[in-house]
Amino acid sequence: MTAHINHKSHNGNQDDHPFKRSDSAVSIMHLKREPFKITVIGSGNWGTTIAKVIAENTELHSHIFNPEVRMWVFDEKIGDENLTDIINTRHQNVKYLPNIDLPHNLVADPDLLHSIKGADILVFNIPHQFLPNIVKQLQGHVAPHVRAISCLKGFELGSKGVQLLSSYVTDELGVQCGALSGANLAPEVAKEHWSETTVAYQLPKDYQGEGKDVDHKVLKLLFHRPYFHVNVIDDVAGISIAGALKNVVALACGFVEGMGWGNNASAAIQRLGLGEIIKFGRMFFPESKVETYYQESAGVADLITTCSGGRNVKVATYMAKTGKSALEAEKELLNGQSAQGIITCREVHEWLQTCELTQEYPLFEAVYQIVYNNVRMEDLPEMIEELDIEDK
Ligand SMILES: NC(=O)c1ccc[n+]([C@@H]2O[C@H](COP(=O)([O-])OP(=O)(O)OC[C@H]3O[C@@H](n4cnc5c(N)ncnc54)[C@H](O)[C@@H]3O)[C@@H](O)[C@H]2O)c1
Ligand SMILES: O=P(O)(O)OC[C@H](O)CO
Repeated sequence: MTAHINHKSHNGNQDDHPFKRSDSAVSIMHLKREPFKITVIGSGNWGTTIAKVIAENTELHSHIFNPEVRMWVFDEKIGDENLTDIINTRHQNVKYLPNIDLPHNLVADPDLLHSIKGADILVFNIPHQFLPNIVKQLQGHVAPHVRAISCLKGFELGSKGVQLLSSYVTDELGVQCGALSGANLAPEVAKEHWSETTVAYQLPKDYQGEGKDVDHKVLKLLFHRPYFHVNVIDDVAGISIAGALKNVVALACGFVEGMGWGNNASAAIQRLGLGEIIKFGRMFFPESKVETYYQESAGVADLITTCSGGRNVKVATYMAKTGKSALEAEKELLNGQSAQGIITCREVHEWLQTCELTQEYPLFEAVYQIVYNNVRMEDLPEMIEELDIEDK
């Protein structure tokens, strides 16, 4: 018998593709309330990219979402113009996401409180060091029915110890907050090159029911695009820990790259890094699931992509090649963007020091010592050497 090839699948029309999977399961959703209104808080490289993704979906699913998406902009002058005005007239974020056309239903707003008026879903997407100040301004202005998703990668270190950013948002604003994290270099997603991500969300105690409240189906519809495949799970802690800590590992990979040590060394760093990420999760956030680190885009896939081409690796490579500090490198290379590993490695060090556990995380500690205490990068292999031979 001769194998039959369905030539329809090669004509470029995806609808005819015999293996095309349908999204109809999620699109059949009957809303029993007003369409959800969305605000994205942040307009940097990833903030603008995610706002683009969302605005495409709100227009497509206008029976579920209010098509207009507000994006709060920490406004600044570009020449004589406000960045907000440029985004609203030219529909491009010329500073943080240049040369990418943004949907016209995405409206930039420089007034934080105005931008969240009437919003049902807040999507946080700013460098994590700015979150406390934003949250402080929002306190008392967010209705209890509002739900949130944090796209930030980092931790909050405060009186409660090391905290997930989603938990911090919940504690400070009284709203349920999930997370989005994945192998997602913003410039690639913005160009609509295919990638995957993970969204994690747990239904709150006051969940209003299907069609009335945010749940996994709503979140899939909000974030999933043909070029941006979304898996929705419950493990908020797992994806948040992986997203925060891979930035520290990426700094180490950047040192390796800058020193010219090659691919084997980079792979060794990533192996050790994954081990420390999982250990950190199990030790401090036992609710996180080990399989998340292996199976989800937010786990090992994000580690790989960040260590290959992310901003943290670029900053650390530049440090190795020029001898400049992390902050100098960030300033010179990133045009106002943030390499989150610089702050995260300090937060992790301070937390581990409080717990007297720095020795249990030699890679995280080595990165901290190189970034903040001028320890030599050449000493990295010695600092992370696994000495498991018994001294007899
Ligand atoms: N860029 C990516 O590829 C990417 C991908 C996935 C996740 N993330 C994560 O998303 C988060 C946001 O990253 P990003 O790339 O959108 O930001 P970014 O690194 O582009 O940072 C620039 C943004 O910070 C804003 N900013 C500067 N000073 C501020 C202040 N005082 N208060 C508030 N905002 C201020 C700027 O206006 C600008 O919008 C980070 O935690 C990052 O790790 C980034
Ligand atoms: O460019 P980085 O290093 O901030 O990494 C960006 C994303 O987190 C990759 O998923």
